[in-house]
Amino acid sequence: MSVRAELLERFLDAASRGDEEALSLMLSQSRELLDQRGEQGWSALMLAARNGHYDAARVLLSNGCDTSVTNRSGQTAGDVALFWGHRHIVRLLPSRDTEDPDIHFNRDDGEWLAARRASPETVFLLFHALSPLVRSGAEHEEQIQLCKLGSAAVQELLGSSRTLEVFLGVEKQQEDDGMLAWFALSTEDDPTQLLKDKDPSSFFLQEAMPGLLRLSDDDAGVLAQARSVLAWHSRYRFCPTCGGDTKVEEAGYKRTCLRAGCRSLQGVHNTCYPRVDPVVIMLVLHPDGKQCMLGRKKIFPPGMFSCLAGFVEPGETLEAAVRREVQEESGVQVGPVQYLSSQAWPMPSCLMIGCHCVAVTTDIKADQNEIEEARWFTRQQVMDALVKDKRAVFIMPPRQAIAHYLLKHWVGCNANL
Ligand SMILES: NC(=O)c1ccc[n+]([C@@H]2O[C@H](COP(=O)([O-])OP(=O)(O)OC[C@H]3O[C@@H](n4cnc5c(N)ncnc54)[C@H](O)[C@@H]3O)[C@@H](O)[C@H]2O)c1
Ligand SMILES: [Mg+2]
Ligand SMILES: [Mg+2]
Ligand SMILES: [Mg+2]
Ligand SMILES: [Zn+2]
Repeated sequence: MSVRAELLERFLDAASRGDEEALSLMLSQSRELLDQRGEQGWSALMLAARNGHYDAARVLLSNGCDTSVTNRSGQTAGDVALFWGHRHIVRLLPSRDTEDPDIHFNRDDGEWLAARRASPETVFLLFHALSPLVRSGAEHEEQIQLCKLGSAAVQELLGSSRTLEVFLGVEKQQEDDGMLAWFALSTEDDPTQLLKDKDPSSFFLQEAMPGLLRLSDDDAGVLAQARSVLAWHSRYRFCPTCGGDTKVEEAGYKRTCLRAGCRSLQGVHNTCYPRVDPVVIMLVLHPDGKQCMLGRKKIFPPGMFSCLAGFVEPGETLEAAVRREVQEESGVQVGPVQYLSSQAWPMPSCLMIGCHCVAVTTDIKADQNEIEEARWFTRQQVMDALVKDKRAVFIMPPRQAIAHYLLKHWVGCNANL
């Protein structure tokens, strides 16, 4: 190994261990080490972020280290810290997921919305019966992408009484100070004619799952928002309080009852707004700390096991919901519960609240209605499934599901991978 390569390895090792004194000393001798990446494609800042070393990350940052450098998976140090749950480090670093969008808009401002609607830059996503218009991805056949249409392409749909419009937000443009607005349009018109006119290679993605897993993460995020709001509109056409007709307001985020005197018009009522259903999803850890419990629903693809999950019920805390659902579905009693992360799941509009929890009993008695089978799995078995090793005894939930993250986080916490 060359002297330079050896020096870099020592530098990266100091970052992994959180040895800020060694880092400072080495940087004072050769500053060019700062943003260099090792054989695995990781920089010192990423390694400090991965292992939660706050002081080491600060030393690197105070030396002016570049926070935008990415590893081979396209992750910055901020993304790495966020993934591994090191929030104190996330706060030190700019990360795509934690940046507050500094754009403010008003859904009540009709003039502003009309101007965005008319702008040639604005992006329109088209839906029919909750299915988004997509086309095959440019890179892989497996991949699909949302069709992003311009205002000219959707002109005749815009004013139609058969179209429902939901404003999705604005995206700040890098080059100028401009803002790119996004809308979802849901049409009742016959899609065959529409498709022929717009883009013959496009199609409406019929089944939500597993079709949605073929989208990029960015497309999936936009779709989660659009699909949840449209699903609410399709189910709540009439006022849930009195059954009267409603009108759509606030750029698609409110349905107001048209019947004078309706109780839903007094005070704030959740019947007027899109609903979000909180669902707890938990990885149950064995009291020995070396195993975790996973279950199988009948509808899962063969071989797949996942975390237990369940809707939060009225009057419950998240901890109580975790304990009740685990008890109902597996007969296991749970003690401590720790929240980790959340995810919007647009089937149709769940907010998945991801937790780790520790069991205080270990005998499993699966509730046969909901869960076909529940079992304890060792960390090695989870690792085998994660890397799709031939020894794997089960199949992981897909990468996009929070259950996958909860499992990956557990493996990482213990093994320091
Ligand atoms: N992203 C992920 O990793 C992931 C993993 C598992 C489940 N999920 C989602 O979480 C949801 C809930 O999980 P579950 O099915 O195990 O819940 P669950 O264990 O509470 O059982 C579902 C049943 O509860 C009843 N129920 C009670 N409150 C409800 C409500 N507000 N809405 C609908 N049904 C209600 C229904 O009869 C339903 O069939 C699933 O529908 C699924 O979409 C996501
Ligand atoms: Mg359940
Ligand atoms: Mg339930
Ligand atoms: Mg349940
Ligand atoms: Zn009403």
